[in-house]
Amino acid sequence: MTDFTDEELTLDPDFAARFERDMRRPPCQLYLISPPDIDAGFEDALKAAFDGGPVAAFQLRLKGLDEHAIARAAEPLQKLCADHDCAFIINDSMALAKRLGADGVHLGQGDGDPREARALLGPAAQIGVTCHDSRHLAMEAGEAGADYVAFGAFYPTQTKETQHRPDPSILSWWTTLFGLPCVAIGGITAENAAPLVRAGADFIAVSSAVWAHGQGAAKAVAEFAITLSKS
Ligand SMILES: Cc1ncc(COP(=O)(O)OP(=O)(O)O)c(N)n1
Ligand SMILES: Cc1nc(C(=O)O)sc1CCOP(=O)(O)O
Ligand SMILES: [Mg+2]
Repeated sequence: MTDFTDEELTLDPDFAARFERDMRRPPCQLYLISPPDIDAGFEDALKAAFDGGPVAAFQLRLKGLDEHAIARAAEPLQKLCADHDCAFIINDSMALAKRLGADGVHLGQGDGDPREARALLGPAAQIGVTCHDSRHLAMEAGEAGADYVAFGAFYPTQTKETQHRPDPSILSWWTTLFGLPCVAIGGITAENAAPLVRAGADFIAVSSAVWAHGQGAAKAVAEFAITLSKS
């Protein structure tokens, strides 16, 4: 029988912690964010995205439109999401999420209190909160009853002006200590997502890498599916 040294028989503590965490958490999933403005063709792009592979959640994030216009745009997209077993999340407005019967709302730090959203939307609603690069904001969001916390922007992005650049280790810290899911966002592509998945992201939130992919949204989602399964 082979003799192993003590060193060879000792499990790398980082590996052990990661293994233990990964056994407790489902695999990382894809969370799509809409482009900031859309046209009539967007419904086909979303259909294509669903054809490409699994999409756990879709956030309607239309900036600069009033709530009536967003509600009109939402209707076919919400139905498409329901048909594909994909959570339909409204950005910014708990009132609009309520009006549409959305599956949830994403709140930035200036978009309202998660407790108020919970009271308005009920226990089944998915309430997400932007936490930038802040452990403190994430713990506050968890205490306020959020269903997920979002960290970002991990990479440079043209989609939104951002002031924060967390290190991926914030995802490992969070997932080691807390059961609440965490989302990684900001400039994520199928090529740069792996370190965030390995660090513990429960969801990768993506906009331009899918909608502006040169070969279309189906190909983009298929590439993410490969990255997520391999990381
Ligand atoms: C999943 C997810 N994470 C972060 C954000 C950003 O929210 P916020 O800081 O409120 O900025 P806007 O998106 O409203 O410009 C998000 N929308 N989704
Ligand atoms: C909506 C949003 N929020 C961010 C944050 O850091 O909170 S970054 C971002 C943009 C995400 O789009 P893309 O995948 O195109 O970079
Ligand atoms: Mg917001």
